[in-house]
Amino acid sequence: MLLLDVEFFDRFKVGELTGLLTSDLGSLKDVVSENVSRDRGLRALSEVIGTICILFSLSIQLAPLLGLLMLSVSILAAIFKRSTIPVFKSHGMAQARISDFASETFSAIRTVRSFVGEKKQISLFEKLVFAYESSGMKLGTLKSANESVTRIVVYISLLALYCLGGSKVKAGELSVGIMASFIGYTFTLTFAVQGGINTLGDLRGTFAAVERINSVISASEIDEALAFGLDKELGHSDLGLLNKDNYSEKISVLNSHYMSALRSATNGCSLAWSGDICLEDVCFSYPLRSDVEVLSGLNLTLKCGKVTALVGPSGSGKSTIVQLLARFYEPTRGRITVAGEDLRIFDKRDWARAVSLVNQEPVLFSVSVGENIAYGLPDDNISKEDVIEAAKAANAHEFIISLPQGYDTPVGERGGLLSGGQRQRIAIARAILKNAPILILDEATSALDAVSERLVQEALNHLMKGRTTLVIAHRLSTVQNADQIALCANGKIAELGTHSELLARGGQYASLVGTQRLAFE
Ligand SMILES: Nc1ncnc2c1ncn2[C@@H]1O[C@H](COP(=O)(O)OP(=O)(O)OP(=O)(O)O)[C@@H](O)[C@H]1O
Repeated sequence: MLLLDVEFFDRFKVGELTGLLTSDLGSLKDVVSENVSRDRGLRALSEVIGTICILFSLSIQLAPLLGLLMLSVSILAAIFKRSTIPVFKSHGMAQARISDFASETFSAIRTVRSFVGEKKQISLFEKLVFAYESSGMKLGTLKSANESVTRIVVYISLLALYCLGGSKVKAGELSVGIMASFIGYTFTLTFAVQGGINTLGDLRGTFAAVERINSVISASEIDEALAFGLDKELGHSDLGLLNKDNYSEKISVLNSHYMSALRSATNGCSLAWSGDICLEDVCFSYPLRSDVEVLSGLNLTLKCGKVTALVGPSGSGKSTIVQLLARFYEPTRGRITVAGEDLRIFDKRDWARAVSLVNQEPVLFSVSVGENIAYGLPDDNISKEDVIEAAKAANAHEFIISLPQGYDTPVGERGGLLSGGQRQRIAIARAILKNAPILILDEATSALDAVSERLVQEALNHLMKGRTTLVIAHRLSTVQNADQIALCANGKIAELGTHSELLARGGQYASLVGTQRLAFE
């Protein structure tokens, strides 16, 4: 799933996905442990076959009735199969929605508290629980109705069997001993059939779970350029883990032109240390809104080792440019190049090593401070000294050693045990360790107070040295020293120049500066 397009993760709510996977994988595990480890299904099947053989060999005269019994049971099983799949599906979805809602509420607990939203969340949760209860009742009713009907059919067939058998004994066509054995084995057959039907019911639920997982995953494409990079690193033997069939099929048809030209690992990264990054006539629409063109023929050159600031009104496409540079998406037309080479000839994992992203809200993992910094190079064995050096360069060492367990202090879920400025400096230390030639700062200091902002800005200045940097900022005061400022509007770069050049031009940038009433010299 990690290899699917980024669009897939935009389309589904994360909680819904994890809820779905948890509940469906849970039901898969239950069925496997019940039916495979304890052989329940296999035992029932062998008992049914064995008993039928014995019954046939005991009395071929009673075989037609036995046939009727088997036929009616299999018809019922087929009806059960058809009727339960949608109910199993909706029951699983109802369960996934509950866990999605709970995780969303807990992660947004501060927002809930501040809006006094507890009552609303409780009542929404109740609704979901009731929906789960009612789908559970429906499923239970269907299961028990099926079981009752099956039993009725089985018992009526047995009654008919005994009447026929009794009349044959009376007529001297069948011995009492054989009839008694026949009755004993029909009971064994009844229980075995019941066990088989229960297993079938469980399997229906499992198929519904598998179908749900597949329907979610098949809604998106494998990101073949990412899969290619992972394939190279893991080797073919490990690709079974990555849905190789699907991957091979997709890899052969999609983007074959670029896939065939994929270059070796180091090229993209090393070119980025010495060459400019150019967006050439780039057009882009998000897959979920393919009719809306966010970028339409955008041209921009990020000069090697220099700072480019990207400004512009909200919704003008600044973050979209970042997503394209990081290759979370590819341009729908036009191209992005590094030192003249199209980015698509480098596989995505290699290109990811060339770009460091520092956002307004950096995401930390719920491990220790040191491990979060070492995540800058997740595939390498990082020494503690390297981590400390990066933390010092990011103005983070002092506060880290004052934490209760120093570098081993857990940061909590999403870094919740640290302040915004501390999280930001750990993210910068992580980027320093990564040592990528391209740095993208997306509103990196906008959420901080003056003291934290100064500490973070110092760390950023250190990080920016010698790297091709793109800074996105709403507060124009933070970008006035950039080597060039690009104003993005209507999916294009409308103005480009230094701060003083753009002010002198008296265009959109100058009026934005005026709106912000900044005291520039
Ligand atoms: N994942 C997405 N799917 C569909 N449309 C999107 C997606 N992300 C952004 N958009 C749309 O693309 C347009 C550009 O968004 P973008 O986030 O790039 O603007 P921005 O200039 O960074 O805005 P801001 O300054 O407010 O962050 C907007 O109209 C937005 O609604």
